[in-house]
Amino acid sequence: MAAIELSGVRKEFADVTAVRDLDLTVEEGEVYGFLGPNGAGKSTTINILLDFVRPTAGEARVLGRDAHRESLAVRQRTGVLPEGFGVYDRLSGRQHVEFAIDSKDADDDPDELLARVGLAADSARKAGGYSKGMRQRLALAMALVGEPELLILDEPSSGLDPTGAKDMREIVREEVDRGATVFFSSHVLGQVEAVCDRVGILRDGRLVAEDSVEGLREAVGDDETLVITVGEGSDGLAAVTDTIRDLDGVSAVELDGDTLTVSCRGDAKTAVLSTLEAQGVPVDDFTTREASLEDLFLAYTEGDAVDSGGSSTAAEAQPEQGGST
Ligand SMILES: Nc1ncnc2c1ncn2[C@@H]1O[C@H](COP(=O)(O)OP(=O)(O)OP(=O)(O)O)[C@@H](O)[C@H]1O
Repeated sequence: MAAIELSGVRKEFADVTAVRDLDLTVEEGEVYGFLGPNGAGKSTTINILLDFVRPTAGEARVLGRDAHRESLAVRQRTGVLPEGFGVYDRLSGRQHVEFAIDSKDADDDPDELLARVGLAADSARKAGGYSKGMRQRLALAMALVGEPELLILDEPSSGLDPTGAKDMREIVREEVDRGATVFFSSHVLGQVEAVCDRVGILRDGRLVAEDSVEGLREAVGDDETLVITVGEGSDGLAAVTDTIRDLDGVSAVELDGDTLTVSCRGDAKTAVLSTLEAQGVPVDDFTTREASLEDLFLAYTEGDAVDSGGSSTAAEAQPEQGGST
């Protein structure tokens, strides 16, 4: 049984299509990183899983149950860290966790959970006085209540300092070792890279790439990134960009003002520069660096991503007209 199964899920709001015909499967025991820039549709997808939002079309199943018709059963077995978790100012951290334990009819020890997230010393304080990172830790403690089969964490690292983010990753690992599945959304690749088995990249409501972190790394391959600053009078740069994209060894090209960022094999760099020259585009400056996963992520989420030609199962990356902003 898959922990999460979305088939053909689409969500249209009045003025925007937030999720477009999304097919996605997360296996039991997996840590799945759900990545995408702001507005990609991550929270909407999570809200569909939890039946806070009804899809316009398609089917969502969570832990083998229909996300809408059997939502109570789903929520009972799922721990959720919602984006922008709001605390009850006058309740202590401990009272928050006790509340979560009561709601789930669980028998966890609140102090143990608070200690796990590093809030033991602050458990009696009113949560209204908690810092952003402490609130996030508290939300995680509440999500862990009842040993859920599935943990859905929406931007769990937001507001956490590096130690907090590391603690959170350790807890995710412990939960997976216990047998849980973790669905982890973020707009920062670095936060999921260390902990996820598989990553799906969402852009404009569509999955544009899905692979293991290892597979994505292989897809990056030995590519290098060439950052070129072009000079004044570079009209027709968009057309030249297309020519460069078609060159052998070039995997992605992004144009931003007078800066052209090209991901390519090391031996394709000369061809890129000479193509610019041949087309009358003056090169003011250029630098090269080895490509990172971050570059790949940016190419998929910001630039004109193309299939990198590696082992990544990159899907079609062309956004529809009139997509979300
Ligand atoms: N209730 C709503 N009414 C109208 N539009 C909405 C609603 N909820 C989400 N949207 C729109 O749907 C799109 C996807 O939003 P969503 O919050 O799912 O993205 P996200 O990937 O979670 O972004 P972020 O990283 O910023 O949280 C956006 O264009 C957003 O404005």
